Amino acid sequence: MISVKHLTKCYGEFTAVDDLSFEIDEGHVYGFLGPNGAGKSTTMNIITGCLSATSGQVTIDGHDIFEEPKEAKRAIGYLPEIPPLYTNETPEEYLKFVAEAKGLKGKEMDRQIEGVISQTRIQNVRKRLISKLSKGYRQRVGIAQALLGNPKVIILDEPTVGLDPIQIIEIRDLIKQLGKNHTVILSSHILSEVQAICEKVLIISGGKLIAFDEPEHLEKSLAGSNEILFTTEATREEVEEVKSLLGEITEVSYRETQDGLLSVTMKTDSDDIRGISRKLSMEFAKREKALYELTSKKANLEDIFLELTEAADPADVPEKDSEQVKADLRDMEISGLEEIGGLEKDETDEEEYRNKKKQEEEEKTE
Ligand SMILES: Nc1ncnc2c1ncn2[C@@H]1O[C@H](COP(=O)(O)OP(=O)(O)OP(=O)(O)O)[C@@H](O)[C@H]1O
Repeated sequence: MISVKHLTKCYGEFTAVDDLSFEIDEGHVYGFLGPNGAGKSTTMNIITGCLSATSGQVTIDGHDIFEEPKEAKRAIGYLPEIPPLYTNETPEEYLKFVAEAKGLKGKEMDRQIEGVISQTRIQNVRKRLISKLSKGYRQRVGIAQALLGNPKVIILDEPTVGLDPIQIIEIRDLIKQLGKNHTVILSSHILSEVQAICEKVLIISGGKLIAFDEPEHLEKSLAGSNEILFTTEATREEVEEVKSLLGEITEVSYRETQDGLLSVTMKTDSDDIRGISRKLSMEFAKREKALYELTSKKANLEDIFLELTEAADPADVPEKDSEQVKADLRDMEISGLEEIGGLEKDETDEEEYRNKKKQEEEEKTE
């Protein structure tokens, strides 16, 4: 459904997306996970045709996004991180505007608008000004506009950011529902969110793809990082002796506690944490050495995420200054408008482009 090959995006000297390649099949919910600045939004903006690439290829449903943008974009519904909503309109008016921009007409347009209103459950606010809606309802309106035209792929950039816990649950449920009829790609830096909703996870860091698998498979691949932790009055030599009797321990680390005890972390490939813990406590009992605070920790997606992404040195990633953030916001709004309004965008020089847009905006307000 989506094929990304050797995609690279440079902002001046800085490479935000670095030779990224992956394939997205039809009919799953994919999580696009990465720490701040990993390149998620940049990748999504390129896939959705809102941003040019420095090199590489992206095809959507068989259409090259750079060569056949209209056909490729028809297959995608996009909710950017900042939804391009017109806050002085009602959801109904706004959806009609988007539907027309997407080329829908007459009865088919009315049918689709009613369909997305009911699917995103915004019936009760359809005639209220968007400026008066809660963030959760605005997000629903944003999803509703993405669904118009019945695209095969729905791309959602950080759809739950800024929502309260109840709104988060509601939006996650809605995304799961969408996954039944669409291929959904959801970008997030929240691990639990991806775990809760997605069937497959792409992890990106420093613009590179570092893992792509089902959450359970990723967890299994880190089985060697299951940990047994305890504090003991035994000496290191005694712990080493017990360790050699246990087998299946791949790594041991020690730390002296303030009260003269030894805090020990043992890593194991085995899933039988209980069996190992039992044997361990028996061996220390035989030696009349007390154990305190015996616990275990199974590797989870969070560990994988940390392990895989910690290699990327945050110092390599330039901080966005406030001007940059404002410029990004402007870009996102403009990209959203382009999606529905068809503005021309010369992206060969981002800085030049931004200055041009800023000047245009200033001229408009004068
Ligand atoms: N227009 C731009 N000009 C220069 N650098 C940019 C621009 N847009 C993004 N970047 C940089 O590219 C990198 C990737 O940014 P991007 O917004 O794609 O990351 P992200 O994974 O979506 O992060 P977040 O979760 O914080 O939104 C960051 O280091 C960012 O500062």
